[in-house]
Amino acid sequence: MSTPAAEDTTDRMSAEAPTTLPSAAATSPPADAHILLDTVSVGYGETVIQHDLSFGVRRGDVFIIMGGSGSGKSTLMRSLSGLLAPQAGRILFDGESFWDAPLRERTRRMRRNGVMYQSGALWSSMTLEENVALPLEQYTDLRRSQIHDIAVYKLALVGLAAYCDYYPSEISGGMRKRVGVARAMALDPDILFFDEPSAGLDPLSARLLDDLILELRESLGTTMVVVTHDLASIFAIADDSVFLDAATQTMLTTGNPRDLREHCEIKLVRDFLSRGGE
Ligand SMILES: Nc1ncnc2c1ncn2[C@@H]1O[C@H](COP(=O)(O)OP(=O)(O)OP(=O)(O)O)[C@@H](O)[C@H]1O
Repeated sequence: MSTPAAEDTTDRMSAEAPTTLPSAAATSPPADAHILLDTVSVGYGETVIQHDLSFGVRRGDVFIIMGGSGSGKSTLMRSLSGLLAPQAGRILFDGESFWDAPLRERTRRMRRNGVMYQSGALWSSMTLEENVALPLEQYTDLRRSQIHDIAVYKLALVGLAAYCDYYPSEISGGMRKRVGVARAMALDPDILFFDEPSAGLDPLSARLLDDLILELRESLGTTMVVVTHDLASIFAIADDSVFLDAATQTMLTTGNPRDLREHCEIKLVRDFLSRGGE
């Protein structure tokens, strides 16, 4: 991945930005948003990757961050999950501005965020149960027996109760992703972030992971924020979404992807959602 120089970014923005930005500006975020972005810019150092992001994520929704390659989806997810400070604007959780809060408050809040990374990011020398137990050992004072019970329960939630003593190398890629989900849920997060959950999976395993995301949302009511460009996933799981554009470096629209595919006034968004004749 290459990093555009700051001065190039400014030129490109002024050269390519449309005179009016379509529906994004007109859409007002829900007042009861679980996560609310208020004119947020994200990027690295002086380099702006996305600017003027204003939208809300409703509690309990599966919310998709979509857009072309390099548009800044993962960068935005890093800022939402508390790993990368935004360059401008505010990110509010339940009405409280995360990045304006003292460090101790931010740390507390971050424990309420579960993150499932692309690879699953499991420790190969630990069993599945030990992998899921790790955040509990690090962040809680629970007794060993309690940690064991919770880890087994989380593995059961993702359909892997029978595999507690297996090592990551002994299970399939799809199962490893499920363990990644179980570990992300270890501390009972109220928001789960998924970075390209279906990357590297065959279509059947990808659909099983989609089903798992929906089951967990149903049973636990967890808000899910998912970075993906897998169209089948997007249509299967999304309640709502934001579309990031690499050329203008800002959001073009928000909404339910099925509605956007049929009714969005922006051709780029309709085309993105109609790839492959889906
Ligand atoms: N750590 C970093 N430091 C500097 N620039 C970065 C860093 N990570 C990503 N970038 C740049 O930020 C831009 C957006 O990258 P990002 O990975 O957020 O996009 P993306 O939409 O998730 O892409 P993809 O769909 O290809 O994964 C790219 O130009 C990339 O080179």
